Amino acid sequence: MIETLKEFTFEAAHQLPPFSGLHGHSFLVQVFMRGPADPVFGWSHNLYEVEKSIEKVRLRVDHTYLNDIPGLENPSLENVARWLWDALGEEITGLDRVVVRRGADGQAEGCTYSAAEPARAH
Ligand SMILES: Nc1nc2c(c(=O)[nH]1)N=C([C@H](O)[C@H](O)COP(=O)(O)OP(=O)(O)OP(=O)(O)O)CN2
Ligand SMILES: [Zn+2]
Repeated sequence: MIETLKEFTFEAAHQLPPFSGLHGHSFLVQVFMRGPADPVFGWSHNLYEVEKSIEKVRLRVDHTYLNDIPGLENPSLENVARWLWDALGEEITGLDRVVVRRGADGQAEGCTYSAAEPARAH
């Protein structure tokens, strides 16, 4: 079994009343996938294919107001992670977990969303 990682970033605005008013973040997302190793290349996921899948999802949130996106009316870190999990899971076989971070190194905050059950197998 191999675990593969791909990161991406997106910029977005949100608010979370009553805790925070309108403001923006640079989000860092780490996507972890697991699967059996290809006998020739040794990988579980071809990153060329993964990048295409991730870009489709990234474009749905980049430079948006997250509260306007169906399912993200309350865009806490946790709800963003779950939304990304659902969207990425439609595209990527063997999705294992999604980590979402915001804030500078040393001050970042974030969360991890993973399946309650073993990784999806399409
Ligand atoms: N577990 C979580 N707790 C809280 C969250 C969350 O997403 N997950 N969010 C909030 C509020 O949005 C809170 O006001 C955080 O605001 P935000 O600007 O997003 O983050 P910071 O307060 O750290 O602001 P900086 O701009 O990064 O200084 C509360 N709890
Ligand atoms: Zn915020």
